[in-house]
Amino acid sequence: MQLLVCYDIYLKEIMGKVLGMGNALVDILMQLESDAVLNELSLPKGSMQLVDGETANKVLQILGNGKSSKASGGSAANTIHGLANLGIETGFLGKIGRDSWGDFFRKDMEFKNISPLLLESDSDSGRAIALISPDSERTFATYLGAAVELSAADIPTDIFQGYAYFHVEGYLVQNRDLIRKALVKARKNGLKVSLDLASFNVVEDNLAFLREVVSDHVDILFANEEEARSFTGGLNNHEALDYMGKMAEITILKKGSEGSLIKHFDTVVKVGVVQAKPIDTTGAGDLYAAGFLYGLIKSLPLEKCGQLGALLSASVIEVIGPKMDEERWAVIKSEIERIIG
Ligand SMILES: OC[C@H]1O[C@H](O)[C@H](O)[C@@H]1O
Repeated sequence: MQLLVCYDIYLKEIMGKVLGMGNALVDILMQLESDAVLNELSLPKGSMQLVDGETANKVLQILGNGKSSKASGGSAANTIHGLANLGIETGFLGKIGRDSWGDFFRKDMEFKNISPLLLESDSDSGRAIALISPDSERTFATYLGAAVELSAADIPTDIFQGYAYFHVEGYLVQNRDLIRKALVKARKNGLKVSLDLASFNVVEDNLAFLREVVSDHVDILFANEEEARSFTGGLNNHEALDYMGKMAEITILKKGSEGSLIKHFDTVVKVGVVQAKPIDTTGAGDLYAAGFLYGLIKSLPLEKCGQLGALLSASVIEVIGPKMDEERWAVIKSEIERIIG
């Protein structure tokens, strides 16, 4: 009973607007006919590899004029975009170049009424080349460009005012000072901090730092199975959840086709999946986070939060890229009403 009362207070406390911070990227999405090219390019399937501008161009050259499309991307930006589509007031902090890629990213954020705090640089805007395997798994070759220049000094002092949540992507680890300072400031301003671990290889390469950040500054932690395994030193399922649950108030372990596990203090909730016909997993985790945070903002029980995460995630993997059209969002919204009841 006491736990329920505490949880109720907790939920009321965290209602409101969401600010995101992440790499401002434009995705170039290419559908592969086979995985062979991933070996040729030395890109481990499912990972995110950072590349320089020259290599990014080489990758595009090697892929030739295959079927490609463009969408604004960036993990945290995708989550914020999802929340904005559901009517949540949002903001986003990132850095773009003064070029057509940057314009494309800015317009997409502004179109959704996201208050883009987009700083500009003379460098090229960042791009993520998403290579989509025939089984729908995506692999990234990411050129960060201007995005990598976002620094701790760029965080405006009053940026957190009026926001209740701060959502950050693990891909930002290239700038540890930025992450630490932003999370400390966000919490000082009373925001709840959520972090998505981003990619298993990012976790492996930055393990000590990410463990420190999660245990010191994160309230809500999102991880898929591979990321959780890297983060916990090889643990799976409930063991991994317990390990991560000691560090954050709410921990979400996404288990792909097996659904997700959510831990809040001593309570563990299991959530199933929503059936989908996947063609591209780009943005699946980002949209799960959007659905889950939406549920928290609406004071829904954790099970429903997870169901909303699963709903958005299932829908985005049926399209190429991390963005969905109005028609799809209309279906999602009516399904949300049904789930909320
Ligand atoms: O999580 C998916 C996103 O991460 C990468 O950063 C891409 O931009 C993509 O949109």
